[in-house]
Amino acid sequence: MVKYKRILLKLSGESLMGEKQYGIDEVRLGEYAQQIKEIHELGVQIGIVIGGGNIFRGLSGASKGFDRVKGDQMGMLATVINSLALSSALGAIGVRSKVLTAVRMEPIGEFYSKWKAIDTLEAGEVGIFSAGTGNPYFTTDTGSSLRGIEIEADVMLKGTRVDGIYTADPEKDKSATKFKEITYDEIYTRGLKVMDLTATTMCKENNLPIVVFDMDTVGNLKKVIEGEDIGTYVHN
Ligand SMILES: Nc1ncnc2c1ncn2[C@@H]1O[C@H](COP(=O)(O)OP(=O)(O)OP(=O)(O)O)[C@@H](O)[C@H]1O
Ligand SMILES: O=c1ccn([C@@H]2O[C@H](COP(=O)(O)O)[C@@H](O)[C@H]2O)c(=O)[nH]1
Repeated sequence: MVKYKRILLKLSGESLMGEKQYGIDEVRLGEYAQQIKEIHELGVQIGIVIGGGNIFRGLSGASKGFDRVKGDQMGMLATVINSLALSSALGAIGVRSKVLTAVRMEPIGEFYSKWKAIDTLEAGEVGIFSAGTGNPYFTTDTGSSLRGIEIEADVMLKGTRVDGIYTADPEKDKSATKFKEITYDEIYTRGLKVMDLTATTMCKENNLPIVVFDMDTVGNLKKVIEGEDIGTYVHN
């Protein structure tokens, strides 16, 4: 039995580096594809947004003297590269997928629309929604919340390298403790930084629950889909 029939899965670009310092680790990419295949076989409709932090982030570019808007455009293109890599890895194990882009760039991907996205999912293909929102000054977390709301997903799954939301960043504060569940409002009041606030607000205002979980442990995605209590559940 699956708990969620249609999901928006956010994958971290940074996690795609695996043990590397930059770019795409083929082992990690293959593991992600395999985990996606597992839930695809359960009949789950899967939309995916993948970050670009393993290649380029506009904000860090700006701190090195890049124009912010051009840097953000470079970041959005980085997400397209990751999306193509994931689509290729899925194809290699027999899962059909379609890359849609928020910025026109046929034939690399078809231009995104809500209806094309839903048609893709209903046809049994995995939809990979790339180039974020298509606009600078946003992140792929916000792109995920936007796409999740548009495709009327049951949940947004933020698959990351930490296993949930903590009282403080667990990579910096070893005494931090994990929430099993938390409200959007508590994320604001406690100033938690696991996701950007624009994304959190969009999910709150449109009642899209979020599960933050560790995607880097193989098998976890299926556990979340089957309703196992791992990660942190965010709700109103
Ligand atoms: N309170 C908190 N609870 C959990 N994680 C937190 C918290 N505060 C900060 N973090 C950090 O949030 C980060 C989330 O990781 P993730 O790789 O998904 O970020 P991202 O910026 O969305 O990735 P990318 O841009 O590469 O897609 C982790 O590095 C984690 O250490
Ligand atoms: O809507 C968007 C989404 C992303 N960007 C730029 O891309 C990079 C990579 O995305 P991450 O979410 O950080 O992984 C981001 O830093 C932005 O520079 C964007 O401009 N608009």
